[in-house]
Amino acid sequence: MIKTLKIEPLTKEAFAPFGDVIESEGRDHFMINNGSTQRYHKLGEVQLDEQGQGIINIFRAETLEYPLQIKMLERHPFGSQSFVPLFGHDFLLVVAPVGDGSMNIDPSTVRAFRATGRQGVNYHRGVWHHPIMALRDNDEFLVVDRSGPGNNCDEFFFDESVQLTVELD
Ligand SMILES: NC(=O)N[C@@H](O)C(=O)O
Ligand code: NI
Repeated sequence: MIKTLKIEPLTKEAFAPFGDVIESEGRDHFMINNGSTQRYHKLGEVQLDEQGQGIINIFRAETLEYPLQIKMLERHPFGSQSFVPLFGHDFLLVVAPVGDGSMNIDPSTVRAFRATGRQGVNYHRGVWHHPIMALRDNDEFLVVDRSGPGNNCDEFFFDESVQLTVELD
């Protein structure tokens, strides 16, 4: 399969098969702190296995070279992983559904999204995704994911006959 992935705008609905969109725009909230603060409650859930611990990290990422060939995707079987941009820059996502749980990805299910700098994502457990795709050098992301025993990062490399490309406008 040779395909240039269409980069879709990130919306709650479109991203639902892969996880949550963390944003305030257009989302419900309620007032707290004596009316001084709007709480956008439970935009996503931290998913963990019984032995896992939720941890908070910062990823400082370099941009990748585009057009980019998507040679691999990874997944975290024991927990979710969220990325929230700290500097307000757009970033890209390439994902594929959990599938049947096997170490295999149907390349026709791979999708690309562009997040605005005011959107974050929370990949659900086992959702295939490309490592962070920053669009600005040394961009930083707040990352909430799982620490604990076991290998929590499976990598799947596409066959050489599969050429999935992401290119910027
Ligand atoms: N390996 C690691 O911590 N980073 C990846 O999980 C990623 O999604 O960027
Ligand atoms: Ni990851």
